[in-house]
Order: sequence, then C-alpha cells, then structure tokens
Amino acid sequence: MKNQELQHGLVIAAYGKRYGVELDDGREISCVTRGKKTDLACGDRVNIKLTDTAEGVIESNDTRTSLLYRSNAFRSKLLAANVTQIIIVLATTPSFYEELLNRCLLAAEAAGIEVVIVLNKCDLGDKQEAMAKLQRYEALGYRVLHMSAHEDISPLRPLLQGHTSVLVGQSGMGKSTIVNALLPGQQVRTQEVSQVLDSGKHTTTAAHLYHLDADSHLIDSPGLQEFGLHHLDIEALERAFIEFRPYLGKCRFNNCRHLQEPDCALREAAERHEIHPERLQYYQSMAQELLR
Ligand SMILES: Nc1nc2c(ncn2[C@@H]2O[C@H](COP(=O)(O)OP(=O)(O)OP(=O)(O)O)[C@@H](O)[C@H]2O)c(=O)[nH]1
Ligand SMILES: [Zn+2]
Repeated sequence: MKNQELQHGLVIAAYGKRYGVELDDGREISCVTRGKKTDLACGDRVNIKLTDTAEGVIESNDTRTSLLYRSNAFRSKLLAANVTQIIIVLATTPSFYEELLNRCLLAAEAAGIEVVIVLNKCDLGDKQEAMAKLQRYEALGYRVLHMSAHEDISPLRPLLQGHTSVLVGQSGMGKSTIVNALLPGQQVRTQEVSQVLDSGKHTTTAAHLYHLDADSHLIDSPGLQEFGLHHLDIEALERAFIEFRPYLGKCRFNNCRHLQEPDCALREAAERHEIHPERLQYYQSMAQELLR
C-alpha cells in the first residue's frame, strides 16, 4: 500500500502479540507491533501504519493517563491503559479471596483511579459473611454496591457513566453475566472482532474494550488471578493503603518502613485500632517481599 500516513486508533483487544484496533473512523483492524515491542494494553491510543486495508503496524502509543498491570509468578504484563475506574466483582458465593481484593485496591490506588466494589449474587440467601467482610472496606471509604446481575443490572449503570472502567474478578463471581447484561449485543461483536484477528488460529484474549455509549467504556479482562504490584516501590506501596496516609511522615525515622522501628506512627495507630492490624500486617508482608 502506498499510503504511509499514520492512522490513529484505540486498542480494543489484546490477543497475545496481536492487537485489535479501532481506527478513529470506526474501522476495526488487526495490528502487530514494530519489532519486539509488546508493552501495549487494551485502552491504549496508538499510531498505526496501515499495511493492508485491515492490517497495520503499531508504531507508537500516546501518553497514558493510567496503567494497570497483571502478573503471574514470573513477570508483570499490562492489563489496561487509560482507565479511570476499576470495578472489582465479588460474589456472596463462592467465597472470594480477600487477598485478591486487597491487591486490586492497591493497584487502583497506585494508578490513581477510582474503585467500585460490586458484591454480586445478592439474590442468594447466604450473603451475611461476604457483607461482613466488606464492611471494613466500606469503613475505609470504598463504595460497595450490593446487587444481582441475574435480577437487575441497573444499579451499576450510572456508576459507569463517563468512565472507562475495567472489570476484574476471580472466576465464578459473575463477570460474564454482568458484561452480557450490560451489553446484550456483545456476543455478535466478539465474533466480528475475532474473525478479523484470529485468522483461524487459537488465541487467548487478555482484555477487550466495549463501548457502552459515546463517553462510557468497559474493559473486560477474563481469568484474572493476580494483580501486578512488582512495579511499586516502597513509598508507592505505603501510600496505596489509603488509611495510612494521615500517618505517613509522622514516624520517628523519616525512612521508617513500619516493620520493627521504634516510635512508628503506623504501628501505634494499629495498636490503638485506628487502622486495622490485619491491613498493617498485610502491608508488612508486602514490604518485606519488596525489600528482599
Ligand atoms: N444467583 C446468581 N447467580 C449468578 C449471578 N451472576 C452470575 N451468576 C451465576 O454464577 C455463575 C458464574 O457466572 P459467570 O458470569 O460465568 O462468572 P465469571 O466471573 O464470568 O466466571 P468465569 O467465566 O469463570 O471468568 C454462573 O452460573 C452464573 O449464572 C447472580 O447475580 N445471581
Ligand atoms: Zn513507621
């Protein structure tokens, strides 16, 4: 193709090394990156050189307003770019991992984005235990929405308005049910995109972006197990615990890590139960891991 002008677009799907990109004119094309570059995510705004009518090479990405990482035991990968909000989907049953919730919250705070915790399957009888666990997070100021994706998705809709939200959660919490309820037509759309992108090969989608309306977008990230926090340093980690912030800088040592040091404002606050001792312990275990 002769046309070497760069096109601008939005990454709407990440399939390993292949990306689905929606061009500013609305066309969807399949792209690879230049060289070995793989540090792109759903939600990235990119500049593309077309190589065919429906194919291109991503030359660069625009500056991001936010970036979230996912990780496995070995390394961090990008999860989503330019999101303004994270929707953490939990359910009354099966029981959720509080560890994963905490990691999601830290990732959101570190990225500077808003949080909504959704407790799904509230139509089921057995919700007391999950609700009790979440009271601690409500007390910290996090918004917790009790709902049932089976019965009524409408309480969630206004919270998505004007945001680019990323939906995360462990398997079985009801994420697919929520996406399907929010986007009754998305099945069609997934097929269209995968026909363009898959070219017959079996691929796994890391994430997919859907438009709810002109200003509201939703990124679905299937199979999320872990949140990448390897990129945080110790200062970012302590600030990511929102209830620690009023105490930071008040310890005797200004490089206090709040582990064993004397006159530590955070440890004293935990002793007075102004901060929850379990959250401090959780911070300490992560800090020790980071400092190793
Ligand atoms: N009772 C009840 N069941 C629900 C609700 N939402 C989802 N479920 C059920 O919970 C099960 C898991 O829901 P999915 O939407 O597949 O969960 P998921 O989080 O997408 O899980 P993966 O596909 O494994 O990632 C399914 O059997 C759903 O029908 C709800 O609000 N109430
Ligand atoms: Zn301290």
